[in-house]
Amino acid sequence: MPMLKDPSTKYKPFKPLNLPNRQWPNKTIERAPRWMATDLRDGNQSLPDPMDGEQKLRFFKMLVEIGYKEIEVSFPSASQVDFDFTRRLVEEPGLTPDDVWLQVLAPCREELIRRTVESLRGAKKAILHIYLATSPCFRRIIFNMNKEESLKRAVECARFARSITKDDPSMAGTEWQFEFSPETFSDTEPEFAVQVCEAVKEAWGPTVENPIIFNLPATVEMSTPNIYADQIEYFCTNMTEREKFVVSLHPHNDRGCAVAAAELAQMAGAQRVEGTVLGDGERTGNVDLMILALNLYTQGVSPNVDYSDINSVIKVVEECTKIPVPERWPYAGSLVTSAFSGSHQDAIKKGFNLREKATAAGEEEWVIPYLPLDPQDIGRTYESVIRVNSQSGKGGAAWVILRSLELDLPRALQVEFSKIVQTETEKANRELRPAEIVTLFEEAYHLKSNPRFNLIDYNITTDRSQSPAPPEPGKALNTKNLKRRFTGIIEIDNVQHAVTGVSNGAISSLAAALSTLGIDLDVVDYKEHSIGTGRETKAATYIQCTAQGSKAQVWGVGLHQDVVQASLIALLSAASSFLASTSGSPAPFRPIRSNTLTNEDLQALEQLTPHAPAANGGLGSAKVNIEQLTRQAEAQ
Ligand SMILES: CC(=O)SCCNC(=O)CCNC(=O)[C@H](O)C(C)(C)COP(=O)(O)OP(=O)(O)OC[C@H]1O[C@@H](n2cnc3c(N)ncnc32)[C@H](O)[C@@H]1OP(=O)(O)O
Ligand SMILES: CC(C)C(=O)C(=O)O
Repeated sequence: MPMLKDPSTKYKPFKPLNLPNRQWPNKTIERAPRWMATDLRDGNQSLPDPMDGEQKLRFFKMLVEIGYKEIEVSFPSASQVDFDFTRRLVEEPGLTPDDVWLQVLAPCREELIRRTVESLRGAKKAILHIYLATSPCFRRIIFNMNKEESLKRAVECARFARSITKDDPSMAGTEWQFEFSPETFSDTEPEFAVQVCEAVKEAWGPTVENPIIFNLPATVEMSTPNIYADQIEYFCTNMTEREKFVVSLHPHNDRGCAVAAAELAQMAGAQRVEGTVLGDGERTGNVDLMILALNLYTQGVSPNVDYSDINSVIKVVEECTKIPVPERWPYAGSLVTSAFSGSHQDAIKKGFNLREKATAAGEEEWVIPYLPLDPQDIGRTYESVIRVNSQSGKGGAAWVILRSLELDLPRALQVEFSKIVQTETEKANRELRPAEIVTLFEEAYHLKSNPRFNLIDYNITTDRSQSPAPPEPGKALNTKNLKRRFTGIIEIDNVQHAVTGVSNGAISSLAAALSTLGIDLDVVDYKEHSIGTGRETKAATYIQCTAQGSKAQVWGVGLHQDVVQASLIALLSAASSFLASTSGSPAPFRPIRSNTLTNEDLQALEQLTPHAPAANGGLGSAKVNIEQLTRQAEAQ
């Protein structure tokens, strides 16, 4: 049957409560509720393959480690596995910490309650939980009971439960709590829910010190969360002896609003929440306790449970339930702290940059666009915060390079590199992994392999012959105008050449030397920063050049312990990029001109550190060149 044009013939809207003086909308949640984890009962009963004893134990230990103090461990009358598991937790020393309450569930049937209580014999702290559906739909369809019969059954079971627990001297070694759930509470007439619970309260006889727990489930979520909150506020304000009962929530997620329902209902007066870690449970699941806890945490409220290692939690849950956690699941999903799109990445990257400064100034507040929670707080790293595909912008690839190589690329270089990455993501039609982006960067800027220009050795000296005349005696020396001479050996396409050049500084003197080879580069932008600290500090240099006679702009990157050498390497990297950017061969540089080396240059070259001969000739070829040049110079 297709969807109806007029669904109102088949589905009736939920009738809201008339609660004109509702107070909850003005309340806030300022502390964590009592949590009760029902993964091993409500979570387990909905699994295609329920957990065996070992899986239950593994899950139980995880819940204890996270910090849950009330754990519904089983439905002991359902199966031997559940009964035995409960006995194991009671009997095996050290399994159940002294401050953890073991909770078990039974329907309102005497023989089943008896067996359930037996499973707890000898426990230190026990919560007996019984349930009876009270809604008109369930009364009519399942039990064929009227209100009086329902109420009577609830009271009888509460009395019976009392007689075999807190009133039974043989059970005196156990500290008992009693929980009653008017199942389908959210679909029950509010006055009737109050009537049943008043009667159950009287039958159990709670005290202020040992209150009864009324668990008010949205067994099936049927309305907007504000209506559930109204129902809870109505219950809290219409029951007598408020101090003798704890109001507990048990929201299911049929409409996808269980978290909202649990939060609004806490504002309405509930003190306790039942749910499961990562939301396993009947149909669409129970409310997710992890989400509720981290929602509190990101409001600055301690949840009293610890999700510092979310990945281990996910592993245990997935392995025990055999249900994978969706990638987009709040907080826990593998994609929820990852941004792929350019503007998100840009915002996150800027956020982290500012945060670094703010942290250095002692500020701790977390304000990062698009990231409501610091991923590190739940054991995730920043590496995966930004991931790169064809939807990404310059910030994405720049982030990967920053995190992987500690290189803080200048904006214009980010733009240039992002084009390379974009081409690659479109070609691959998938996300690029950080290692692939790093390789692209290293290749594009010749950091590892095959630069056409390599700096083999060099010397930078002051060239007094081309500097302004020395000052007259008694006048201060103006060092600003001193010229620098670069003399060095540069390997070009595996052949070493001796070159020299004079200019105002180290980089420009190398540029001058390169121009003797026909590579005329003008430096238009230069940035540098250090990497690391102490003895391991390195300099990273970025140089943007234009080539004379060409509109092309190219970037070079240089890394070295020595800042000057880093700059020279960066310029040669730019020269390699320039040659790569000019289409076609042969290379556009002219052969070396013999008259570019003076006798001083040749002497300076002779003093350079000797090199081990390389496969392609090493310094040997440089020496050959020097000797050739010397002979040519003499011949001229
Ligand atoms: C919302 C919830 O999650 S409630 C918890 C649900 N969890 C489970 O059911 C898991 C464990 N359950 C079981 O193992 C079994 O259902 C048992 C052992 C409890 C009962 O088994 P059976 O006696 O075979 O009954 P069955 O499974 O068919 O359950 C239906 C019966 O329980 C009755 N029932 C349902 N809810 C309740 C209740 N809260 N109190 C008393 N009886 C109830 C039904 O009316 C029906 O009785 P009927 O056979 O007289 O018509
Ligand atoms: C037993 C009750 C609390 C229950 O699981 C539900 O109503 O969903």
